[in-house]
Amino acid sequence: MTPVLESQGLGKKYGRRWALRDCTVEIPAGRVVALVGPNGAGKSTFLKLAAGQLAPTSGGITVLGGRPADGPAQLAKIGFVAQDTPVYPRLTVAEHLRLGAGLNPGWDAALAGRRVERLGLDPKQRAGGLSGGQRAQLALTMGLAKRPRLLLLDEPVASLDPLARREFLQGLMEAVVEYELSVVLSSHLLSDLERACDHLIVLTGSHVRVAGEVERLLDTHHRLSGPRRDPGRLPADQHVITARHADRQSTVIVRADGPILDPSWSVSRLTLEDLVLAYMEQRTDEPARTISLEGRR
Ligand SMILES: Nc1ncnc2c1ncn2[C@@H]1O[C@H](COP(=O)(O)OP(=O)(O)OP(=O)(O)O)[C@@H](O)[C@H]1O
Repeated sequence: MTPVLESQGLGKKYGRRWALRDCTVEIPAGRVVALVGPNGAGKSTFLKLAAGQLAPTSGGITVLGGRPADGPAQLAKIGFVAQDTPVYPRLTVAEHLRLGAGLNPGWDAALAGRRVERLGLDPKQRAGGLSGGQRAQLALTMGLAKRPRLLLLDEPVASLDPLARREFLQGLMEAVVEYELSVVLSSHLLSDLERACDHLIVLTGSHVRVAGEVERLLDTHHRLSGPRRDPGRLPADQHVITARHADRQSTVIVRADGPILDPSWSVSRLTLEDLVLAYMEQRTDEPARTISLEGRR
C-alpha cells in the first residue's frame, strides 16, 4: 500500500536550533496516527512541514505521492487545523462555511451543515464570540468538510469537554472508514489516543524515538519486574527503554524482538500511556534510536 506520508532524514532549524532532526517515518494510508511528545519536542513543526507551511532545512517529505503544498491540487488533498484553531473572528459561523465552500473544490456542505447543527452552533454568531471549545469545533468542521485525503490536526481536542472529545474522535474514526481519510493528530491526552489511534509516533528532543502500529508496539514492549539486576546484561534482543531499581527489585521496560524466556522476570503488558511515558522518560543524552516498526493490517 502506498504510504500517505513519507519522510527521509527530515529536519527543520529555526535559526541555529534544530526543532526537528533526522525524522524518517512512513505512515500507511487509512490510519489515525497519534503524534505525541513533550512540549517543544517538534510536533507542530512536523505537522507544518507535512502541510507545506514550512520548508525542510534537511531531508525530504512526501505527502500523497507529492511534495506538500505543491500546487492547488495537492493543497486540496491536505487539511490542516493548526494549534491555535484558526478562525476569522469577524466572520459568522455561516460565513465560514460559505468561505470554505468557495475555497475548496471538494467541500461537503451537507457534512458541514450537519456538524454545525449537531454542535448547536448559531450560524449567525461571529466566530470571535464563540468559546474556545466552540472555535475549535468550527475549525475542525472546516477541516473535515474540506474532505481532504490527509487531515493534520495539531492538538485538536485540547479545549473540548470530555464528551465532545469522545464524539469528535469517534467521528474521526468513522470518517477514516467512510471517506478513506488518513489522520495525523498531535495530543497530550494519552487516554483519548488509546481509543482513537492505531499508529503512534513519539517525538522527544526533536527526534523520533519510536514509530509504528500501536498493536505491534504493545506486543513488542514489556514491563519486566524481578530480582535486582544490571539492565546492561539483558539478552542482545532486549533493548532497555527505562530501568528503575529498588534495593532488591528491578523494573525494566524493554523492547524485545523475541519472547522473554527468563523465568525470574514477571512480565506485564504496557498500556499506550505506559509506552509513551517510557519513551518520554528515556534519557535524551543517549543517541536517539529510530525504530520503525512497520505495521500492516
Ligand atoms: N517560529 C519559531 N521560531 C523559533 N523557534 C521555534 C519556532 N517554532 C517553534 N520553535 C522551537 O522549535 C521547537 C519545537 O517546537 P514545536 O512547536 O514544534 O514543538 P511541539 O512539540 O509542538 O510543542 P507543544 O507540545 O508545546 O505544542 C521548540 O524548541 C520551539 O521553541
